[in-house]
Amino acid sequence: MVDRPKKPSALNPISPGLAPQAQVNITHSNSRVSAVLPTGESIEVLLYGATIISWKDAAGQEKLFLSSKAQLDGTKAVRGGIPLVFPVFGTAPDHAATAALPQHGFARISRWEFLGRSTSESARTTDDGDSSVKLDFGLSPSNLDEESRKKWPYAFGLIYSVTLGREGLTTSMVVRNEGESAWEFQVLMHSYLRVDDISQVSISGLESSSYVDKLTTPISTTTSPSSALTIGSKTDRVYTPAGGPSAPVVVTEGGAKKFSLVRDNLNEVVVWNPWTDAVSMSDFAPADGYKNMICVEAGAVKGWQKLEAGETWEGGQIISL
Ligand SMILES: O=P(O)(O)OC[C@H]1O[C@H](O)[C@H](O)[C@@H](O)[C@@H]1O
Repeated sequence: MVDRPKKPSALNPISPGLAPQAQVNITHSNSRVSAVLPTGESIEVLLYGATIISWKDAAGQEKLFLSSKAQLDGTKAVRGGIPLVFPVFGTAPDHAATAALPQHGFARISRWEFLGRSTSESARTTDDGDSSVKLDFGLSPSNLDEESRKKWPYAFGLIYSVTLGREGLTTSMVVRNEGESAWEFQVLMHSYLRVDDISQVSISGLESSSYVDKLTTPISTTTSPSSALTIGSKTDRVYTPAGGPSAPVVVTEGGAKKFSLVRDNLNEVVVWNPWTDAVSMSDFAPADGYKNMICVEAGAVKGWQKLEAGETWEGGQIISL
């Protein structure tokens, strides 16, 4: 069990006479947690991977892309939503401690614990009730299968917090070294943002920035132009935005702002779209679904974050609408 700083309140505390509260429900035989604000915004989180599989605005419009062939039964990492990458981004054959782990590590393929909701940080209004709700999830070695524990035998505790607000979604991770010696990790929030038409999308905030292009042979590092990024073919890049984490990365569609992403302690932004290669992915559907998504992934994936015994690291992102 992961230690947590703030104890959760009951799922749906009854407070007669108060403004309406966010509703939190555990469904699908205790395998999913959903939350709805009184104003209608909602999220759904699979305990498998603590993967956010749906995020809707007050009008019920879905903000995340989820493949219609995504496996939601805990047999495979989810293709869509926001899977979590930890403790390795991709694979790292040259990094002995993580070399044996599967692509993107074990966080997205392990079942997390739901630690509860907390309302302490919810801003409230007197008229239409809770304006946010925070759900906490925990992962520690006791939640891993034996194979993952063997491959990465370190004492760790993760607390992943998902805060649904009226204007956006905040996801943050606390990583703690619970052991006696140092270890290293990478972490990333692999957001599949839903768009209507990728040909109308441009991404700003990545201009004049160093990026690693994972599609060149060998992989190359270069500097992006001073114009916004558009996507017209398969793309897989790891940017270190020149403006730093607090400068927003903005996804615009047809000239209108769709998403604005700011980061805390996550220095890199991965931009990924498989384009027509999506047809060769068994869990990607529809085949032209790549036109309706762009992965903009906030992470700490260049080099390694080192945690000494007892140390804690924290990072996160805010995706605003
Ligand atoms: O297919 P997955 O293991 O889910 O990975 C999907 C993608 O994740 C990231 O965006 C990486 O940069 C890509 O190289 C990878 O293809």
